[in-house]
Amino acid sequence: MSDSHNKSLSAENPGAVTGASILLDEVTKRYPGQGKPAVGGLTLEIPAGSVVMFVGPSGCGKTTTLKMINRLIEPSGGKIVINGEDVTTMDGDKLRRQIGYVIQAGGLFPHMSVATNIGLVPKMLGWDKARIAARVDELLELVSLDPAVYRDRYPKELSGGQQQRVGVARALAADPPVLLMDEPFGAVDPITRQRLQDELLNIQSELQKTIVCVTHDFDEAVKLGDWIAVFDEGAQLVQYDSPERILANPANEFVENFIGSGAGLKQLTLSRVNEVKLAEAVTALPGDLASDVLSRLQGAGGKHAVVLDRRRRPIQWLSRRQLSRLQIIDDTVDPRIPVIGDKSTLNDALDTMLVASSEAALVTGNRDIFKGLITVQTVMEAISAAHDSALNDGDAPVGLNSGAIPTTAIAAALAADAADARSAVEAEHGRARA
Ligand SMILES: Nc1ncnc2c1ncn2[C@@H]1O[C@H](COP(=O)(O)OP(=O)(O)OP(=O)(O)O)[C@@H](O)[C@H]1O
Repeated sequence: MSDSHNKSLSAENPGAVTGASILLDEVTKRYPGQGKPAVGGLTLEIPAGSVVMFVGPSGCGKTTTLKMINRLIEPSGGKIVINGEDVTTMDGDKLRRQIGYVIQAGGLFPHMSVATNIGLVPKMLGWDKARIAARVDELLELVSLDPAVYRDRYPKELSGGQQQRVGVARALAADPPVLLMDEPFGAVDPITRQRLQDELLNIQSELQKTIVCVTHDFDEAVKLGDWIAVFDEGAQLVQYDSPERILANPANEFVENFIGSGAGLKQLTLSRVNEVKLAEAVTALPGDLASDVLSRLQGAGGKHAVVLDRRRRPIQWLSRRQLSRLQIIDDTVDPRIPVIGDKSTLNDALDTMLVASSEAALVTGNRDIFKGLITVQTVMEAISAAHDSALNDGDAPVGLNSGAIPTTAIAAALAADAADARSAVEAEHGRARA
């Protein structure tokens, strides 16, 4: 092992919590006795600090590819380069201590307490007890578990979601620059799953690790991924691009089928209410004369008036007909009015409208203050706008299954400059958005 193998993968900036770039350089895996390779000549660039989701049909080689990154599975050919360092021949145990690994149900050791589970890698790295204990508590806080309550429990005394959180905490224990996740949220119910996904996004916005995650769930890939790699059998890369562009422009029928129905609707989970233009509404206050409000509403050509309380929070939404039957507007709070926060996704907004059988919803901002109306029409326009901008937008990392990649690209990657590597690959091979 050369000296360079002894450095931490994040050694460029010790203590900094940033991810490392990963380059799979024409990686192949042949299992003994198998005719076809499980992974055939895959070249994939995973940018530092990004979340890359692997999707594809069962048996297509997602897990094999993932496990070759930490060499739980040894590649039969090709190279794995992490932050410019070729780790293909590095001591496997040492490599794995620098790469967090999360599997379904957390993969916790049942006979060890939560604290011991989380402290495993720091202990192997020779940290002293006080430092490990402090780190365990810090990580439990990070994954929203109260250290005083959970640190001494055993895995069987935890819910599925809690076990999964501890699994994430354990993977992050030694602050690795790379986190590999294999179907991490596959074993929990949909609501816990959604919560864990949201937590992972929060953690990631704080830590900016490089996360590679295998999932069966395309919606999960859209929600979590900066980039999605869609694989077919033999880990053939069919498309590698942003969720927006895969939804807007699937490479072929295979990807289309994989996305499933309602690509437009899935796109709605990518946009938030505060990103679209809201319609103005006629507003009224308790104590106003209904006839005044009605004439203002008629003047503005509106159908409904929004009644706000003193803090400008919506409490009623009155139609012309309702107004015509009233004298004075009162301060009753109608719990059935469709209200949506401006940080919600357009998908949530559409849900709210559908549940209320309404063509619009009332949008509120901080402290529930009324901001305007979102309509079904706005949501529909947002789908087509997202579609158009996704088609015209930006660059994707390199991914291909072709033969040899240019030596200039490998040299550049080994020099830790993935950007150079990318231009070299692009220059000599053209873009690979299959
Ligand atoms: N240890 C092994 N020995 C022989 N063949 C294997 C081994 N592990 C996996 N395979 C084969 O390699 C191929 C890829 O398997 P892999 O587990 O990587 O797929 P996957 O895409 O992760 O599948 P799934 O989504 O079902 O988990 C499959 O055909 C599988 O049968």
